[in-house]
Amino acid sequence: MPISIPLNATLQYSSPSSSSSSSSSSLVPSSPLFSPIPSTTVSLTGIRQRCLRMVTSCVSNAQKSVLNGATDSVSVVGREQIRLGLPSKGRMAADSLDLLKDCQLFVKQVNPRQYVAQIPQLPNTEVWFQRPKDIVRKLLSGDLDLGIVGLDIVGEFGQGNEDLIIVHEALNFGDCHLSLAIPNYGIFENIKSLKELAQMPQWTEERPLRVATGFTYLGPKFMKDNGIKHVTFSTADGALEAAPAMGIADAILDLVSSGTTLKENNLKEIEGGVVLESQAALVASRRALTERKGALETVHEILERLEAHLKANGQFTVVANMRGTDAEEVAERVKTQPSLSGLQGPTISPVYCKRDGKVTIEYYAIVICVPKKALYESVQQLRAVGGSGVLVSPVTYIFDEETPRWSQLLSNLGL
Ligand SMILES: Nc1ncnc2c1ncn2[C@@H]1O[C@H](COP(=O)(O)OP(=O)(O)OP(=O)(O)O)[C@@H](O)[C@H]1O
Ligand SMILES: O=P(O)(O)OC[C@H]1O[C@H](OP(=O)(O)OP(=O)(O)O)[C@H](O)[C@@H]1O
Ligand SMILES: [Mg+2]
Repeated sequence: MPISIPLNATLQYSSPSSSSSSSSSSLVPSSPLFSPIPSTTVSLTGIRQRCLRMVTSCVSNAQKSVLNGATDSVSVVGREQIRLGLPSKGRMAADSLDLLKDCQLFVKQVNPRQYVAQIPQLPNTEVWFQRPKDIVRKLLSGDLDLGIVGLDIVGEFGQGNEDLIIVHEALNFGDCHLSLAIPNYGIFENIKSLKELAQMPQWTEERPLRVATGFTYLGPKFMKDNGIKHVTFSTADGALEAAPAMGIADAILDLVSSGTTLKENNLKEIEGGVVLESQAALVASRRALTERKGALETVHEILERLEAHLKANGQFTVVANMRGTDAEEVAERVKTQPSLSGLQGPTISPVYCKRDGKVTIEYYAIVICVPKKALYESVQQLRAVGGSGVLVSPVTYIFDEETPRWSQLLSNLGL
């Protein structure tokens, strides 16, 4: 599902520097480690323009920026190969390669410092290893056609640009959420929700709520969307959870997965404070899909392989024998149980046994796919209708006739 974040919002914030003139007890000057976003009036437009400048700076001379959906110019001709961007390092890197491997797409990277690689199964595609944020920037600039990155990075660096299309939004790794967190002590001890935080009398134009975040687009946008006026942002590259205890910020807006880092730094999440849920996604450039030869076919193949693997990943095949007079009678019995319908319905086939030298049918084999979560429940239901000798095995791939995400993609592209 495409993420849609409007680009035209504008928002004014009190400057970080104005806060240092206040006499509020929790005020501490900014530290060089947590640099305030450098402008006296932070506006979304300003942040966006800075991001646009960053994006355009990495666009090659032959190409121009196409941010804001302008279609005037990025050339998609000039190269034959489709380019897939994968995270070059960090926690998404190995998982991306593992996922492709599970889809029988083997990325041949001779050594980890080599930033380009091939996938023999996709001869028209080359892999480029990049930092996740650069994958998004390069999709926008036309230097990559496809990429695997977290939805958080798509939101932050894609900023709702319509040229970015989310082809698969749930690749089942890199789960985390972007969330606002506040100290669980002092003036915040009894604050449990964003509403309560916003209503605290401490925040004024002169002394705004100070939030440390690496998400300098999504952070201000979230605050604006929630009507929080007196807020200012500072940014840093990591270990943001230290900011409140150091007196540099009142709150942080950062990724959370296990919650351990928050807990270890005496911080807590609050109701209404989740900006977005994230996991790894397959993202594409709209222009590449519509204009680059072979790109749509390649994304179709990658999508099919991903869907077949991911769908199978959550399922077991269950085989059981059931005594019965005929297949329909067995089917009737099986259908009385809610968890035994399988993907399309149970497959029921005769089991041929030899009795007194004659081949007879007394048993029927039932084959169904069941969600892993519902395995035990399904086995109990099978037993309840006379199933015995239950065999359970993993499913490697489930290829549907056509994946719903493919139809969605075509309709999104207007095809
Ligand atoms: N606990 C988590 N913290 C941060 N990111 C996570 C977490 N769990 C999953 N992710 C996903 O992994 C992506 C990459 O995170 P990672 O920490 O590897 O890189 P980074 O923070 O951008 O860079 P670095 O930490 O090297 O400066 C995130 O954008 C997010 O989508
Ligand atoms: O909820 P948890 O499981 O504790 O994970 C959350 C932490 O992980 C990330 O930091 P990372 O490890 O990437 O370090 P960084 O701050 O240097 O990026 C994120 O920025 C949080 O600090
Ligand atoms: Mg990190």
